Amino acid sequence: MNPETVNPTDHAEGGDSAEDRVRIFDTTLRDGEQAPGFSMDRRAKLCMAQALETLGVDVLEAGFPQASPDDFAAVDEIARTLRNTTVCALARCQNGDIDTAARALERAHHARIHLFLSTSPLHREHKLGMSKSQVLETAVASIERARKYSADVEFSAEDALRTEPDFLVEVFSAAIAAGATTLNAPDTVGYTTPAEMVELFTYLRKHVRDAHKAVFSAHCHDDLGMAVANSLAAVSAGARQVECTINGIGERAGNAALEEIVMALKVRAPHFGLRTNIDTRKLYPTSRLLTQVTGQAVPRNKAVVGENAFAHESGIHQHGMLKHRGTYEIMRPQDVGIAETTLVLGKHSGRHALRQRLETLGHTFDEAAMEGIFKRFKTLADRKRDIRDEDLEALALGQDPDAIGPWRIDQLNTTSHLGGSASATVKLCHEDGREIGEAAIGDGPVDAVLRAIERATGTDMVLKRFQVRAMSEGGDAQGHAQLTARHAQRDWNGSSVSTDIIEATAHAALAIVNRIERQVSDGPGAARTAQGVSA
Ligand SMILES: CC(=O)SCCNC(=O)CCNC(=O)[C@H](O)C(C)(C)COP(=O)(O)OP(=O)(O)OC[C@H]1O[C@@H](n2cnc3c(N)ncnc32)[C@H](O)[C@@H]1OP(=O)(O)O
Ligand SMILES: CC(C)C(=O)C(=O)O
Ligand SMILES: [Mg+2]
Repeated sequence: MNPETVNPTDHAEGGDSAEDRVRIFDTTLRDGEQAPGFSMDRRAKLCMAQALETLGVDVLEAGFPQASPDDFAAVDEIARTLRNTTVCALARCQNGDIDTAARALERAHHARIHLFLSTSPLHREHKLGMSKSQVLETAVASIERARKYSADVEFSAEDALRTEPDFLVEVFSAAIAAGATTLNAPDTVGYTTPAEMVELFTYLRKHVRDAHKAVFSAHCHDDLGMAVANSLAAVSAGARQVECTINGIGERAGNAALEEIVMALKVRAPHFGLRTNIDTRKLYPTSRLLTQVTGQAVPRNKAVVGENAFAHESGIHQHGMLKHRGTYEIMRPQDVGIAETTLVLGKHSGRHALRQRLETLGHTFDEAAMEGIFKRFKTLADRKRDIRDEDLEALALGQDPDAIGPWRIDQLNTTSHLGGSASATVKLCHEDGREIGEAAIGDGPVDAVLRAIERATGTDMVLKRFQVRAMSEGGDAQGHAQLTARHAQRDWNGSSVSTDIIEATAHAALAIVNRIERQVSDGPGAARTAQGVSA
């Protein structure tokens, strides 16, 4: 670390005017990781840190080195690895914390020490047992100590939004005089409204002594669902750094979601007149990576990166989208790294989207035939949540998509050995009267069952995707098995539900075999029949 560097946060800024750029301070690996269920080990943190640097975050808060040896090692490793992003470590206003943070950042290319101390009456009295003057003195002494290690020091007045504004001005003025280069006013408990945010940041920028020497920052929590709105309000009142996390993870209800802030600034650029350094096409991949390393999925309806963010099921919207995508989308999926908009077929869909999908699958119908298919489609969609391409093909070919057979399972046994292979035996019955028993061994019981079914039915399948999801909690939870397998140069899907996940997997695999067999026996002829009614 170099304590002499001037304006270290802006090391990558070149000739840019700081005025129209909002710095993105990512705290996924500190505040995000702090929440129950989101702990990340060193490897996961390093992997995320590299993705965040590629995303283009300006500052990356890598951890709280005093918290644990692993957190220290993670900050150290990230600091050594990242080249362009400023790596930041959190520290209480205590000498031990500051020295530890500085040690963890020793090998950073660009380093920031982030100090925090509560300033609100509630925290002063009940948590810290400190008077106003003790808070002031402690903050100043700590900033001065941190400045000996780094020219880039951020000071956060914890619970700033519940602090007396004149005291906050006093603390921030003293913090600038002591050498702090970024001043953060966190809404630690997510209590504030956007209007209050504007009021406070305007007040601070007007009254803090030498305010121009520091960057003002917002750090908002989502307890009342206003973290993003509050961050944007702060920015509109002059904050030029926002602290946020991927997918909005963080303490309690989380922090402001990075992807939402960045896309709001981009999509509404004429309104805000501000920009960030983020490569927005990396937002979705980074969000996905986080869900993988933490095992915590985002809700389908999550803004920007949720599965439904660019998916449309309702007929009226699908019709609008087919005419002009601007009717129901305010940003392009590609701009956030999602391949394309999807028109999901379900019980809310209409004829336009159904016809379009069928045409993509190679089936063209005249109006009268389409009416019949549409009726059957609606009946099916009332029963089934996911309508897949195979279901549509079955409808197009005049088959019953829910038909079972020709194969069914009569017997199924599996055995597995700890650390060894597994074996499966199946007995399958065909509607033509055949009864076939087969056995196979595999890497695990699922693999063994799939091999046994392949042998018994004589159908080659290359497994491409296998997912088992619990549909409820507890020992008797239903498992939903979903398989995708490759056969004859196309993908086939099968799914099934059972309290026994091996059984669910076997039924899902057999559903694929049955679909393939039905398609082969009815396929070309039926396809011709279906095409035959087209205009
Ligand atoms: C708003 C935020 O997100 S703040 C960051 C919160 N993150 C974390 O707490 C995660 C990491 N924390 C930890 O691993 C542990 O809390 C540690 C290692 C830092 C400290 O552990 P312990 O020494 O056992 O203290 P403990 O956590 O029980 O209590 C906090 C202590 O820090 C003090 N403290 C709290 N904030 C500050 C601060 N900003 N500056 C100085 N002291 C502080 C408290 O008064 C209390 O002091 P005491 O031990 O003298 O009573
Ligand atoms: C450490 C500070 C910035 C914090 O996380 C908060 O106040 O929410
Ligand atoms: Mg926080």
